Amino acid sequence: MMTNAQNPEEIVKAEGAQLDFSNDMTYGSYLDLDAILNAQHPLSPDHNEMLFIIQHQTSELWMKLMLHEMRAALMHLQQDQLHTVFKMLARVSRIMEQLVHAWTVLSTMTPPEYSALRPYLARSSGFQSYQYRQIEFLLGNKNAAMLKPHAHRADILQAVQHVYEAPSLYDEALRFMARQGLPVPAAYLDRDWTQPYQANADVQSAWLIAYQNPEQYWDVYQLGEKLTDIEDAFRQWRFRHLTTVERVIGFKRGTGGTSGVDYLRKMLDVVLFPELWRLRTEL
Ligand code: HEM
Ligand SMILES: N[C@@H](CC(=O)c1ccccc1NC=O)C(=O)O
Repeated sequence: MMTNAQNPEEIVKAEGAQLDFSNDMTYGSYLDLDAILNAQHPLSPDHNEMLFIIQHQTSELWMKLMLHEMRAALMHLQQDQLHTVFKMLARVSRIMEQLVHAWTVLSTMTPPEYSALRPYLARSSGFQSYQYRQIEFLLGNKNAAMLKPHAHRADILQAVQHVYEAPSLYDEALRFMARQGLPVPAAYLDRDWTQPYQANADVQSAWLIAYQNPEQYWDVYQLGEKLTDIEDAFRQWRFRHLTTVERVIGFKRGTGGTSGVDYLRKMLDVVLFPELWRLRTEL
């Protein structure tokens, strides 16, 4: 015979679960689910558009958290609080890994399925993701042309421009290394931060000292590895994007106006932290 404790209704009652929320904050109100769950507005009659929208919205939410962590990491790095920086950068890598795995959901969409909804996307494209662009700029991949798609939105332009003009995480890492006594060239400690990062042999030598003497330069060494984790995960994201795009649209031009797959393949060649990769040959 079934005892009361095994009856689902009785279990909930016996647990003392709160059931009347007429005067309390709820799960839904705290998380603002009304806003989030009513923000999907498919434009086509196509079944698969919901997948496309939610895939992008969830990516943008993870990017929001990534930016939150990266901005805080940058601030703590400026203040030499490396333990906090390490925790935050580890979280950034995990989020990127999450986004790498997320491609498997979207790749269930076949070319004819995507072709049915693609005309409804008009000229919109991930190229215009202002959170993605801020992540790229925070990682040091600066490019003035990427500001232009936001010219019609002063608030967004200002946010993207702010990150464009500020030192990147890597720039701050080099400044931290100099404060730790490593010989980083002066030109890398104060420069026009809007300029894309140029690899430098002396910067590589400074990293090499830390990697050859990890006990003495533990924080620099650890920081180098955390940054490498991020670039490693980011490369995988770019690669999965490229492969998904190729299997879904082949070599069609992008809705954003680029060549599509050829453009994304060029982006695979971007190296964010060049010295961290090159120094490995010396070890
Ligand atoms: C079927 C799915 C997808 C297709 C066919 C696709 C296609 C493309 C293409 C062709 C571009 C180049 C820009 C253009 O001319 O449009 C692009 C850029 C971009 N896409 Fe996607 N994409 C897809 C899914 C996604 C998803 C899920 C995300 C996640 C947020 C995303 C984020 C981006 C970003 C951030 C860029 C700019 C990359 C850069 O400038 O380096 N895409 N995409
Ligand atoms: N660039 C894509 C369109 C696209 O993917 C897209 C369009 C609107 C909102 C998000 C998108 N995703 C990423 O680029 C294409 O050429 O099909």
